[in-house]
Amino acid sequence: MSDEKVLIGVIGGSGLYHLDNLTLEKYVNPETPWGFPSSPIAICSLAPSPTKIAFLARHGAHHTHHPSTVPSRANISALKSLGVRVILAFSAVGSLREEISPGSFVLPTQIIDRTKGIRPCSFFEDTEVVAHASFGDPMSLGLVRWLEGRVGEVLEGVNTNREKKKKGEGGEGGEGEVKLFKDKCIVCMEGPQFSTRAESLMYRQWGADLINMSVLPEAKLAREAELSYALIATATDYDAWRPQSATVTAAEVFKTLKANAEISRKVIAAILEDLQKAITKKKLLLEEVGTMKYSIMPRAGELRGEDKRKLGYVLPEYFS
Ligand SMILES: CSC[C@H]1O[C@H](OP(=O)(O)O)[C@H](O)[C@@H]1O
Ligand SMILES: Nc1ncnc2[nH]cnc12
Repeated sequence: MSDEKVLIGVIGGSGLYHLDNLTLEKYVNPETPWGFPSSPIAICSLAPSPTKIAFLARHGAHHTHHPSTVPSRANISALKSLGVRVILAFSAVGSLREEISPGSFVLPTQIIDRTKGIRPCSFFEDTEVVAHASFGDPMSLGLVRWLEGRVGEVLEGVNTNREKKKKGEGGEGGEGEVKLFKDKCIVCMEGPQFSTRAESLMYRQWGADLINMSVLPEAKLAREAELSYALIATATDYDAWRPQSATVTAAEVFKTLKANAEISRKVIAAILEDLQKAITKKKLLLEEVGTMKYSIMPRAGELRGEDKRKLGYVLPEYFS
């Protein structure tokens, strides 16, 4: 356990590999029972405020981790070992709906799992402790509701600036309105190849609105670790469902990544202080704390030393 207590963790997805709008205090790289995280974790602040956040790049600082082999257990447990209680996870996603145009921000509340069982998805795997976490609401809804207002305000500011620029009144970069969508459903697919047209159409029929390759098992592991977790999705493409359009390519995704990452950095900087206050003062966002108590199956007999060591790292509340 590090003695550095940082309450807010940010996971950057494709295109978001650093937060250079914040002040870098130091890097830490904790070794967990599940290995090292995807990247060293940057402890950053918005000087002169003392509030710190822990940032890690999901695919590594140089995008070297495939979506199917991201070390999510190391990532989530390493963040928790630093004191993190709330995770904001950013992700580049495909849009399955016409109105969610590339460049839009989305706060999904539901997930459909289309991963193929090849990703370790529980801290309890390979132990003799059995647990069944509740996952009906896979995002932390209190956190999502809190974010809706705050992210909306930041996007309004971005849009005002874009309007000004358009009218030649100063302002800054980017084109078009950045929209915010709420209460959407995201499919998490295996990859690394993108979906076929048939799959993309099927997901729409299932009621899904977005697609990525990363929200699982990350969100499941955050739940097991009793951390509040919300995905801030940024749309980059229309996947493969539009009959008259070419299907998504990585090159198309890259086109919007840079602009999306810029706005994501603005969002983080703008909400940091209020989020810290909400966590410390109102405890509003710590809805997951205590939930594993009723998820771990009662057991008789001694806990194996290795299980105690592993589970004690991520859930010291129950296994120390
Ligand atoms: C670069 S396109 C596919 C890739 O992008 C997304 O990554 P992330 O969620 O980390 O932003 C998607 O999930 C895939 O891993
Ligand atoms: N169309 C898509 N499918 C899966 N993951 C994505 N990430 C960004 N666009 C995507």
